[in-house]
Amino acid sequence: MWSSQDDVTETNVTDTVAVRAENLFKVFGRRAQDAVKQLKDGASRADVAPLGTAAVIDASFEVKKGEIFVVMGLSGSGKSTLIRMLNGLLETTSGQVTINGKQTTDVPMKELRKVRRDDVSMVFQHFALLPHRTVLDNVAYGLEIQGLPKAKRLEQARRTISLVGLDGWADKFPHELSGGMQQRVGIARALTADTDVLLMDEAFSALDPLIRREMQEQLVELQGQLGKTIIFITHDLNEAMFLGDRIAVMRDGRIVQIGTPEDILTDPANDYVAQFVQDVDRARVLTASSVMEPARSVVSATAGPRAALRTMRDLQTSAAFVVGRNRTLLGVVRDSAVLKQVRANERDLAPIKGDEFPSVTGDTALSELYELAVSSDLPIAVTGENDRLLGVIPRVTLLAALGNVTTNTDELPVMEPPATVPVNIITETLAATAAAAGVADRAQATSEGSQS
Ligand SMILES: Nc1ncnc2c1ncn2[C@@H]1O[C@H](COP(=O)(O)OP(=O)(O)OP(=O)(O)O)[C@@H](O)[C@H]1O
Repeated sequence: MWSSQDDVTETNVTDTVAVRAENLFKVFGRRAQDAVKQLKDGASRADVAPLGTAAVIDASFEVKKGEIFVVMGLSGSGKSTLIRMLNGLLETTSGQVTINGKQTTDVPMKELRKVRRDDVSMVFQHFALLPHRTVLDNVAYGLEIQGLPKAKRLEQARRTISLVGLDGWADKFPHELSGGMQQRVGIARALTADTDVLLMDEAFSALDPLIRREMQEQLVELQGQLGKTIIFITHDLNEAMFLGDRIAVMRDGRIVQIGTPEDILTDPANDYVAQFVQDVDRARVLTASSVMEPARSVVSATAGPRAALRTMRDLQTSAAFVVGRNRTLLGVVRDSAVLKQVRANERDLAPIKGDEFPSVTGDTALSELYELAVSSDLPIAVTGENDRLLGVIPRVTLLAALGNVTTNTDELPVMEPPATVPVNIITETLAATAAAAGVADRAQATSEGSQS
C-alpha cells in the first residue's frame, strides 16, 4: 500500500494536476443562483447580500499531485466552505471540481462516494474519535466500512499508527491520549484510507503551540515520505508559511492571491495581503536564494592574481570570490594576500577554501544565517548544484530582508568587506610589476594608473 514511498524524491510536487477547482461559487440563501448571476456580472458581495451570503466567489485553482496547498484567510473568508465543496460535502452553487480527473460536482451520490473512498480523505479540527474503540480500531474504522478483511485492515492501520509516531499506543482508548496524540490518530485514520488527496481543515488549530509545531513538522515529514497531495486550511499565517508549497489567500469569499510563501511575502498582490503578512516571521520563510544579490566581486581562477587585484580595487573591496568552470565556487581571496602574490609575480590564485568563509545553499532559511553573518566580514555565498555560485548576501541585505526594507540606493552598491589596501598602492604595484607580468598587462596597468 505504501509502494509510493520508494519513488518519492525530496521535492514531491509533480506536474500532474490532482485537484482542479474552476470558477467555484457558493452562496447560502434562497436566491443563490440569482446572486451568482449578479456576481458574475460584477456585483459585489455586499450588493448581493439581500439574496444570500456569498461565501465563495469565483474561486479557481489547481493543486499538483504531491503539493501542500494552503488556503489561508481570516475567519469568515470562506475557507471551510471552499474545502467542503472540493469533496462534495457542500454542493457548489456554480463551478466544477475534479479530483484525480474525476468530477465531484454535479455527480450522482454513488459516484461521489467512490471518489471519497478512493481519492480524498478529510481531517477536521476536532476529530470525532470513537470513544469505546481502541486507537487501532479507530484508525482501521474507514477500512472496516469499506469492507476490507480484518487482518488486512489492522495491518494497514498498524502501519499508519507507526508512521504518525504512535507505536505502543494502538491498544489504548482515545481518552488515554493527549490532544496532540488524538489528532495524530485522526491523521492516521485519514492516511489509512490511502487516498492521494488529504483535505485538512484547521487540523492543528486546537493544539497547544508546541505540539502544533511538532505536528506541522511531522506533517511535512510524512508528506515527504508519502507524496500525498494536501489541501490545508488555516487562519494562522506562520502555519501557512511553514507548510505551504503554495498559499491561496482568501478575503471575503474571493481568492486574492495564490503564490509561494516567498511570493506572498515579497510580492503581495495588494495592501490587504501586505498587511496580512506583515507580522510573519520572515526569517523562517525567506530563503537565501530569495534575498541574495548578484555577486559582484568575483574572479575566475584562471584570470590570476593581477586580475583579482584589479577587480577588488575597482570595487573598493578587500575580498573576491574565486570561481572555476561553470561558476563553481572555489574559495575567497583577500586584497592583502593577492597584493603579495602580485609583488612576487605569482601566476596562480590561492583561494581560501572550505569552512574559512560563510557559504550556504539557496534553500537555507534566513534564520539560519545570523551566526554566519556575524562570524565573518564576508558576504555569505549562496551556492546551488555542484557548488555553483548563485549570489551573495551581504549583512546589510540580510538585515534589509528581515526588516522588509530596500537595501540601498542603486548608486551605492553594498560592498563588503571594504578595501584594506589603498587604491594607489594597488595601482602602483600593478604598474611596477607589469613588466614582469607581460606587455599587454603593462598597457592596461598604465591606463589604469592614469585614471586613478
Ligand atoms: N451553512 C451556512 N449558512 C449560511 N451561511 C454560512 C453557512 N456556512 C458558512 N456561512 C457563511 O459563509 C461565510 C464563509 O464561512 P466559512 O466558514 O467558509 O469561512 P472560514 O474562512 O472557514 O471561517 P472560519 O475560519 O471561521 O471557519 C461566512 O460569512 C459564514 O457566516
